[in-house]
Amino acid sequence: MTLTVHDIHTYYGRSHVLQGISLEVADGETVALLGRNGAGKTTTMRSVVGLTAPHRGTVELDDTDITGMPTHQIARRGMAFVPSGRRAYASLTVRQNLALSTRGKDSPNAWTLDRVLETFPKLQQLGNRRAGHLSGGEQQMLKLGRALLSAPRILLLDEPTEGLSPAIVADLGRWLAILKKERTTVLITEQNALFALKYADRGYIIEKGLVRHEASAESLRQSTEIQRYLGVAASA
Ligand SMILES: Nc1ncnc2c1ncn2[C@@H]1O[C@H](COP(=O)(O)OP(=O)(O)OP(=O)(O)O)[C@@H](O)[C@H]1O
Repeated sequence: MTLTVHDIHTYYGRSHVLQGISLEVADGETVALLGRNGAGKTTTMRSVVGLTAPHRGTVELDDTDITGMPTHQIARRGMAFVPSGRRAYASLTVRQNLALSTRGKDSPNAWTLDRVLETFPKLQQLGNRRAGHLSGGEQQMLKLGRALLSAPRILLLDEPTEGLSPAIVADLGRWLAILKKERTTVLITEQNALFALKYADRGYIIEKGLVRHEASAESLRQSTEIQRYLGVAASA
């Protein structure tokens, strides 16, 4: 599945936040969307999944124009969006949350419930705990587990490391490495640029609602100019 975003302009009220973002994620690629605080990363994700419809421009999945389609219809086409922050169904248990996302037996999916529990063993231990009582890291694992069980054709991860401890970030990294090896199609936004670039094939750097640079992850990782711009330490 290829995601093609062409020249989208998105507003919050009269504030012109995205001023013509274009990007592409090809089948099997992991692409990072990077930028400073307030650059428009989350708004780009929201525009793609229909939570904040762009005023202009197009979003296409393969050859279908999905611009401004309701989010549930976009989800049905195989796009799984994992927002940042605590968004699991708080009053349901971990097990119930996962059961809700499990597709029917007929749906071909590399991620079965057993495999999700093997990958995130913590979720197994926490099976009867209500999601609202989990730590930030545990909630992140639950959201990722749910997204995988929905058999996504493309996974959109919005700042997955935000607010997480270094140990959980390392777990996330191991999991991203698995996705990359299996050539799952992923678009990931991160403030922690060097983390995302470790797993990405390519990256876009956005500033004030526009793409400023596009390059291979390797060259972005090595560019001191980019690192200085993003305000990251070379050793991160
Ligand atoms: N609901 C909203 N209403 C009005 N302005 C908003 C809203 N959400 C975001 N903005 C503004 O839009 C701009 C882009 O925000 P966005 O959240 O997309 O940035 P970001 O790159 O994801 O940054 P962060 O890492 O801080 O989330 C910012 O100036 C922000 O203040």
